[in-house]
Amino acid sequence: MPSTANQELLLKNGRLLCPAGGLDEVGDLLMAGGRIAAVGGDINAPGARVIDCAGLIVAPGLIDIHVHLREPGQEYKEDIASGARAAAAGGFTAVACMPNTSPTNDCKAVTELILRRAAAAGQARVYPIGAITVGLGGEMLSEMADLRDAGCPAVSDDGRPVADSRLLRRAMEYASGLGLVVVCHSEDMRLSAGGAMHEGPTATRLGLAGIPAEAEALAIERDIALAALAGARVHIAHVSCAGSVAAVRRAKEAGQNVSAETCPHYLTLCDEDVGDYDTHRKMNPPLRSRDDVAAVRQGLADGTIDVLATDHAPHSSLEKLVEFDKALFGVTGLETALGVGLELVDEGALSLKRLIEAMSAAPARALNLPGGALKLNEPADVTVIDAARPWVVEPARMLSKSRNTPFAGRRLPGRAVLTIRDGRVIYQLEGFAA
Ligand SMILES: NC(=O)N[C@@H](CC(=O)O)C(=O)O
Ligand SMILES: [Zn+2]
Ligand SMILES: [Zn+2]
Repeated sequence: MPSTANQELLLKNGRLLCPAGGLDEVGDLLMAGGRIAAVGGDINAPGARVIDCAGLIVAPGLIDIHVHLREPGQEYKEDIASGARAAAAGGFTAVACMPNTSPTNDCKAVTELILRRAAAAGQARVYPIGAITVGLGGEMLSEMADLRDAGCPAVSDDGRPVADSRLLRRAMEYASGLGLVVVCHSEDMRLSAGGAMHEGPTATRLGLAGIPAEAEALAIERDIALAALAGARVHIAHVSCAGSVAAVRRAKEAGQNVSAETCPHYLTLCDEDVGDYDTHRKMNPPLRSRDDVAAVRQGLADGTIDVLATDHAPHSSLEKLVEFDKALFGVTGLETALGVGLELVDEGALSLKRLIEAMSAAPARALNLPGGALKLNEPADVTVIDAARPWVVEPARMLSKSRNTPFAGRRLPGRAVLTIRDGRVIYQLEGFAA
């Protein structure tokens, strides 16, 4: 039975897991009027729709602060509705989308269009990230005050760095004054130029030009130094290597207000997994060495890397089923991230609590977004997870318009079975009896 925001929803006997609120106990959760009406203990609510959550995890709605929804301009890869639906299927109740669309989200009109489409879709919430520079051109600053007023929580030129350090410093100063977080795609474009995968023995064997890890780590050092100079709050996108983890760690130890994210593929795949020129394993930054994977895992586990984000970057087969060095960079992630995270938990690389935190409270904190906790009277964004419901990733069955997942054929240990936004079910797994 489809539920409406008006109907009360009662989740019975789930494991209520809210790292932000220090909550981890078996009990009930009641949603009414789109808000969380009661948390914990044995709740009785006559007339409410009751869902048995025994054996399941009831977590704050997951938040993905790094996705590419491709609308406006590249709707053949993804659009806001399909992306927001794929997000809900992955357990996400909110996503933040990058501005590298066509036209770029560098002005109020585009931000408003995104918000309108997202509202019409009624799936996961969508927070548009505005551009730092006009058209991502790296030359002229966007109207950040307009972008903020229109609803952007952050700015980024993701897809490329702001190469001009003086301009980036100015951008950070403006953003800081406006309360906008600057999300850095940190890359030394001179050092990475021409590269198709991580620089190392595998690239040599495949005869592909390499991207050294230093192209990322050095750029992160610069971005962190500029943020200190500007007194700005920055978030480092897609950390993939040991040197980057070390740079973020040093900044945090020095007391700097910086956050960072990594993605499921950097935690579970390495450059060797490019195998025989598999373009579904081509993304920027690239899959790194085994040692880098270990360092990134450690960084996420100990909190140096705050957030697990997907960098969901859909591309069509036209752009992927081509020679490796001609293929576009990017892989999808919304529908597999939680499952891959649960795999890391099963392996002992991460606690379940830390995984949920890295996918809810931490991303909310990084971009100053609401949500991320099971809190009384707050909007009822909740994800119900079955950590022991194995499934095999089948690209053809995904809700995203694109099929470029690096995890095709992988058996994952669990998934979201129910995604609830504003007290309304936006996704229910087929076969999950509720
Ligand atoms: N990560 C990628 O490989 N690609 C992203 C751009 C980006 O995140 O830098 C894309 O927009 O396709
Ligand atoms: Zn990027
Ligand atoms: Zn990206």
